[in-house]
Amino acid sequence: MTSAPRRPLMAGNWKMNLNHLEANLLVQKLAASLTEKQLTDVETVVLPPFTDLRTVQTVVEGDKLLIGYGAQDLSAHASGAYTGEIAGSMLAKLGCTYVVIGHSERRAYHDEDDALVNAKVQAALANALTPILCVGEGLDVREQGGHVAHCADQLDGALKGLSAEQVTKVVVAYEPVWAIGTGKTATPDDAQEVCGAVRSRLAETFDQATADQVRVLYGGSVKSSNVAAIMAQPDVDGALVGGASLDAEEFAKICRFPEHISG
Ligand SMILES: O=C(CO)COP(=O)(O)O
Repeated sequence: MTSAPRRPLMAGNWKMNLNHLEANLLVQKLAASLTEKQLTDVETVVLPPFTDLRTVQTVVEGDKLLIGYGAQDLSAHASGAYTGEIAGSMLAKLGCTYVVIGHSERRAYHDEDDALVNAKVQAALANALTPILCVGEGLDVREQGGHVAHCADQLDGALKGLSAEQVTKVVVAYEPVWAIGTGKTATPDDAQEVCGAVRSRLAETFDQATADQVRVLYGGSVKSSNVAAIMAQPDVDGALVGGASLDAEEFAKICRFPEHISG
């Protein structure tokens, strides 16, 4: 049995940029730059700061935009005395469908380890949110040739205890730390090597049918000028875009990548 083709996913991680007024404008501009067919062919998602989510919900629902949205993090806890944290149920109530988990910036600046990432993946799934689980190696690991093993370890840690059925609901993003915000993109072959290895690991740990359903994204200095070559790789199903997603026209161009491929 062959599984259905994986729908490409372009997700814009705004990081700590854009207030709610700017968010409103960007989402409207983005929607106006893409046709219904383009938004159907390529799933288009924005990941704004928490404080923008209610505004994004209002514009998306009010104008019936075919744009998804989600958060950049969530709490591992369901509710309670966790000052400053945001629960998955709160995100779901705002219409979020995605949540980034284990981004390298959270691992580096907030000491998030694989156990916490695993707990957050479980919290997301418990609230019917699709985790965009980030894995990726730093430059030192890459230079020593340990990138595939490093990403496989992060994947194992993050998915511990999950059933194959739960894993089909996860999106994995390979984001080499050395390519984030540096303008230094991984080559399409580099991206394929790790995205392919992620899929193989999923097949080993779960089964091939599960691995074939999981979307694997590449992230790290993706732009409209390099997206087509990266998307041409067999195991790359989309991109997690940082800086370039802050410009509506540039992000729309990235989402229109099939046009660049067909010329
Ligand atoms: O971290 C990223 C997306 O999550 C990538 O950021 P850049 O696209 O700015 O390199």
